Formats: sequence, structure tokens, C-alpha cells
Amino acid sequence: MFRRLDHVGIVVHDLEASIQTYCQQLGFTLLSRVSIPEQLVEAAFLDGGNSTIELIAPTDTTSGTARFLANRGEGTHHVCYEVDDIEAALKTLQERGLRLIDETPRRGVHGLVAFVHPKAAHGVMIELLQKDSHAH
Ligand SMILES: CC[C@H](C(=O)O)C(=O)SCCNC(=O)CCNC(=O)[C@H](O)C(C)(C)COP(=O)(O)OP(=O)(O)OC[C@H]1O[C@@H](n2cnc3c(N)ncnc32)[C@H](O)[C@@H]1OP(=O)(O)O
Ligand SMILES: [Co+2]
Repeated sequence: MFRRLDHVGIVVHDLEASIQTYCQQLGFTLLSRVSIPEQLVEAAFLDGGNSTIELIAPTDTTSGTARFLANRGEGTHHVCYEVDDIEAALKTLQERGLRLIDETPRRGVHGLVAFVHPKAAHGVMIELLQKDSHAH
């Protein structure tokens, strides 16, 4: 069902400071910086050598990522897998009894996305991504 790992999401307090750390000290390269108002976050995608991370900072105290920061502090927030057909993947996961956050996909930065609840995957939130045809 999963084609490949697309990115690992990391929640941070200060997006700018975390970009500096990952680029200047850890050697990552900044790919893009985006605002995602529907999710009340801003994010940066960074290349780490055949791997991508997404640094995410909440823009509002009511967002899920702000709760995550308050309860758990900074750290790994989700792993994102690319799928060919997100509707089919969600249907399969639902039939297998998995608890989903999204029963239908929503629009993400690079395509259609949907989240599996972390309680269904032993404490790890899984993001599914069906990339837009023009996305890389
Ligand atoms: C799509 C754009 C972009 C991209 O890749 O292109 C992104 O990735 S944006 C990423 C940010 N978006 C989201 O996180 C959307 C999905 N998340 C949610 O809907 C909520 O945050 C949810 C449902 C995971 C949790 O919210 P809820 O209001 O239900 O409750 P709490 O926040 O109080 O948490 C309940 C419970 O779950 C644990 N939890 C929450 N988040 C995570 C997590 N990321 N990983 C592991 N566990 C998580 C939290 O600690 C609570 O546990 P408890 O034992 O009850 O204390
Ligand atoms: Co993500």
C-alpha cells in the first residue's frame, strides 16, 4: 500500500531557529517554506540526503500542534508515506478497523493528505500523501 517514506514531521517552537539548526549545524538544505492556514501551522521542508523532514510550528494556540508542544515538547510528530491512491488506501485501512482522523482526504502542500490516528499505530501518527502529478 505504501510506496515510500515521503517525510518525517517534527514540531518545533520557533521555525526560523529550527531551520538555522538543521541547515547550518546539521547540514540539511532548505527546500521550501510554506504557510498552511487550514492546519494553523507554518512549515519548512528540508532535504537531508535521500530523506526529507518537515519542520512545523503552530501559528495559533488552538492548533493540534500547539497542544502537542504543550503536552510533549518539541519532537517527532508524524511520518508521512506516499500512496498511489489515497481513497483506496483509506478504504482499505478503514475495512481493517484502523482509527482514522480523516475518512476523506484533505488538501495538503504537495497533494491530497489524510491522517491515521496515533492511538491506532502505537503512538505514531501516520500521514498518507497522494502527490499531485506536478509535485516532486
Ligand atoms: C498536511 C500539511 C502538512 C504536510 O505534510 O503537507 C502537515 O503535515 S501538517 C501537520 C499538522 N497537522 C495535523 O497534525 C493534523 C492531524 N492532527 C490532528 O487532527 C490532531 O492533532 C490529533 C487528532 C492527532 C490530536 O488532537 P486531539 O484534539 O484529538 O487531542 P490531543 O491533542 O489532546 O491528543 C490526544 C492524544 O493523542 C496524543 N497525540 C496527539 N498528537 C500526537 C502525535 N502527533 N503523535 C503521537 N501522539 C499524539 C496526545 O498526546 C494525547 O495522548 P494522551 O495519551 O491522551 O495524552
Ligand atoms: Co507532514
